[in-house]
Amino acid sequence: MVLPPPNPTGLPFEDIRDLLTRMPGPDESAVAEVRARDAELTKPAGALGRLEDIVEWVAAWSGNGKPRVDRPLVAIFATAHGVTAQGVSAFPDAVNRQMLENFAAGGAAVNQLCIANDIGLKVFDLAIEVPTPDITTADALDEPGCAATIAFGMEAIVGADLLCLGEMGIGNTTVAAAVYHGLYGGEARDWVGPGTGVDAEGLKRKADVVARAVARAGGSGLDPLEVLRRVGGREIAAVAGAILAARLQRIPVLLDGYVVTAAAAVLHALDPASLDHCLAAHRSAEPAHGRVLERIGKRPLLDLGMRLGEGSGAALACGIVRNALAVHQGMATFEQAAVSRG
Ligand SMILES: Cc1cc2ncn([C@H]3O[C@H](COP(=O)(O)O)[C@@H](O)[C@H]3O)c2cc1C
Ligand SMILES: O=C(O)c1cccnc1
Repeated sequence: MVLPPPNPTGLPFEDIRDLLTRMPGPDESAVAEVRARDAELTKPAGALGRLEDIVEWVAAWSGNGKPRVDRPLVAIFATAHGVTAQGVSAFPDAVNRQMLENFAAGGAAVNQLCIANDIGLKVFDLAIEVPTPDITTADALDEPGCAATIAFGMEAIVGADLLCLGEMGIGNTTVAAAVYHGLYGGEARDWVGPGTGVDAEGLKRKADVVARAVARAGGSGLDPLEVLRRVGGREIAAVAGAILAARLQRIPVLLDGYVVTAAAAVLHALDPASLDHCLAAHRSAEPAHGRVLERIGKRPLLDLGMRLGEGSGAALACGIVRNALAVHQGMATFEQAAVSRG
């Protein structure tokens, strides 16, 4: 997609803020078309519960009264984080490169979920060999770098009609916790969790790292893009860009777990309406995720105790979206099937 011309101030974040003022709203006529057909289908009104809401959601945000998902995509943004030097992950940085190779070879969990659900997969390497600075000592990104990474995420998602967002980046549950603490305040320990599986000591270390990173960056309650830039990371910036671009291109979005939701939380803090085209695919087992979803007003579709990331929950939920659409498109009406109305 084409980015807007440079803003008069020349400040990169102003372009992002400007885009937020120009987001398209829901297509109400497409929703009305779905509702009218739903009322004719051979079932009691409302009997398909949230499946009915999902069909309306796809119609609203794709702008199609006969909503379809033919080309769903899982987009994974991968990067590296200097904060791993603080001992915050159960796994080494080398896993980033190894997992990129595993994605390419088809060996990761998300590969199998994409095959099982007939979803395309694209993995974007955001300088995976060049970690961002340790957020306890320096900002993760400067403003041009952060804005450019958001723009990269915006450019990455052409051609899909449902976008499932994922990430890979050892240490990024710590970074996501720092974003939540930066946005929402509270105690650092409220936002951290085991991630890949750190022990009780590791969890304490994570809370301390998050507290120090946010204090260094200027404390909680800063401008959301500043929180992203100072204590976030490249994959979170790129996911934020992808969410924005999807809105502008009328592509509904499935958010994955705890880490992807940090990008959504930044946008939500800028403008709550910026996530109206997004559904939360699942609630991660990462303890704070449920609270974050409440804050951004999203009820997860699934709650399967998953805590993997890499878009796995979103890929799974894509199957539910497609099932909802198949039911809506394929069912007979009362008239067609000669079934009596109540
Ligand atoms: C083999 C492997 C595959 C993964 N796939 C996603 N993650 C997930 O775990 C990482 C975040 O957890 P932490 O903050 O504890 O490092 C991210 O890479 C995330 O995508 C993985 C982690 C590992 C080890
Ligand atoms: O829910 C997630 O996104 C998650 C949880 C643990 C590790 N990586 C990602």
